[in-house]
Amino acid sequence: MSRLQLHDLQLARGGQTVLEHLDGRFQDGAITALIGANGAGKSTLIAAIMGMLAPVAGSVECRVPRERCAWLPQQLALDLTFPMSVEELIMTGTWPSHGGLKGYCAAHYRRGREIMARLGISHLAHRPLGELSGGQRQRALLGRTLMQEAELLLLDEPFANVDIETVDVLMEVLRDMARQGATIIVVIHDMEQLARLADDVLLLAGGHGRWVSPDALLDHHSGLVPRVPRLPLTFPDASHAGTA
Ligand SMILES: Nc1ncnc2c1ncn2[C@@H]1O[C@H](COP(=O)(O)OP(=O)(O)OP(=O)(O)O)[C@@H](O)[C@H]1O
Repeated sequence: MSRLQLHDLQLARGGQTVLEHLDGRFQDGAITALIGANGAGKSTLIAAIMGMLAPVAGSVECRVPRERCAWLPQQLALDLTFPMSVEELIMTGTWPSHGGLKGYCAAHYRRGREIMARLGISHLAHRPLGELSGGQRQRALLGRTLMQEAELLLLDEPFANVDIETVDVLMEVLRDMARQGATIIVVIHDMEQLARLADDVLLLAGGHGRWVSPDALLDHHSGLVPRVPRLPLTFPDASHAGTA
């Protein structure tokens, strides 16, 4: 089953083709790692999937309703000087389906508290976002997507600049979301994290994409260098990588 498919997709930035002939389906209830070197087109593909970048050719077929699609950009891209507390941020997860002007009911607040407890941030409920550590901020942002009941979740390097304990919490929550049927796409650079999390891999290189099994990628990588934790990934050419 797949609610998200790419059909001969071609994407460009600034008039230059970034990706072409991109096909395939993201599995529902699975976590797909999106990998590639800097500039390979990961953010460009995410923008297209989120409907923020029109394809030059081909199409993105997304059967998840817009209000159930969530995107967590890279931390550096976020302006968190906006005066808002952790709880307020999490509650905004209701906006895509309920609107931002209606206020919240008791059930919303109860759910918000459950989510903060799940993410270990109950004690930060009233803390302004600008006063959070990277890991605390990432927990709060993931909490917002839980509140939204996201069925398609795209995360751009969610584990960058966060502590190990937070990585564990985020991974557990993502795994739970996938178990409940969500389609999850994660931009990842770390080999160990990929091995722990990914059910499937889409490798972008040289303007093309290739679907690779995590095992094939890890075998390829372990042939290049010994397996040690927290190793940055090296990227085989997309046209020769592993098996589809
Ligand atoms: N707004 C833009 N205008 C022109 N070119 C752009 C724009 N955004 C990205 N590009 C170019 O498009 C290509 C793909 O960029 P993209 O940000 O998608 O790569 P990425 O794989 O996400 O990289 P990174 O790992 O560094 O985040 C790069 O060559 C980049 O320079």
